[in-house]
Amino acid sequence: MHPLLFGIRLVVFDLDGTLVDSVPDLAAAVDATLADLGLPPPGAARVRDWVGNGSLKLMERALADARGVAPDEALLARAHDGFLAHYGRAPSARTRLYPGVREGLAALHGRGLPLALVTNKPSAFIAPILAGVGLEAYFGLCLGGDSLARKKPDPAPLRHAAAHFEVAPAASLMVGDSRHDIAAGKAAGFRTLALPYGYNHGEPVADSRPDGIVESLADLV
Ligand SMILES: O=C(O)COP(=O)(O)O
Ligand SMILES: [Mg+2]
Repeated sequence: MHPLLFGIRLVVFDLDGTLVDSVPDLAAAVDATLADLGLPPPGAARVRDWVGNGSLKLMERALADARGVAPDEALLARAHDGFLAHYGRAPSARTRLYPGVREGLAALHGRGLPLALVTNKPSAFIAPILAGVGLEAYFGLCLGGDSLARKKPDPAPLRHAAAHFEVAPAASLMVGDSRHDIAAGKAAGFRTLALPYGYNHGEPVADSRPDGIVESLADLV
């Protein structure tokens, strides 16, 4: 067992970039939305660096990049609606688990540890994606970016998860791929663990100084 797990009674996971590589489907929806608006599609390599602060921020970044200026509210709302419609049609068609995820989750779950999911993506997409990759059995609580008034890097969703399971923050671990996960974890008083393979705006997640880094969730157990 990884030393960071000693004394831990709740593990909270990020979704995009941590459990699943969702960029192929996110990028397809962003590209289709921009094409609808007569704008050039950015493609997966660019979209990858814009993921992490939820779907509205994703579309704001995509529009600003395509047009060279920040979008006004009406255009952003239109683009966001378009993205939600495109993404909702096939949220997990090309989304894949990272290596070691199933083994890691199954081992933690098998030990009776409560597991939660806290993502910044809209909550409506969580269940279809978990079902699409066969992870629907593991999480006792799932929160999306629109589940509470605040999202990561705010500690609110992590505090909510700890309270839900009646576990002290100091006995809880946040596992994620981005600076928003590590910042939320630290602010909530959780221990923090980072995966280096996900999306972090093109920067190493080690810069956020998590308590630990593992190459794969299989290394946790
Ligand atoms: O939708 C996003 O921006 C990222 O979601 P995540 O919090 O699961 O990484
Ligand atoms: Mg993430």
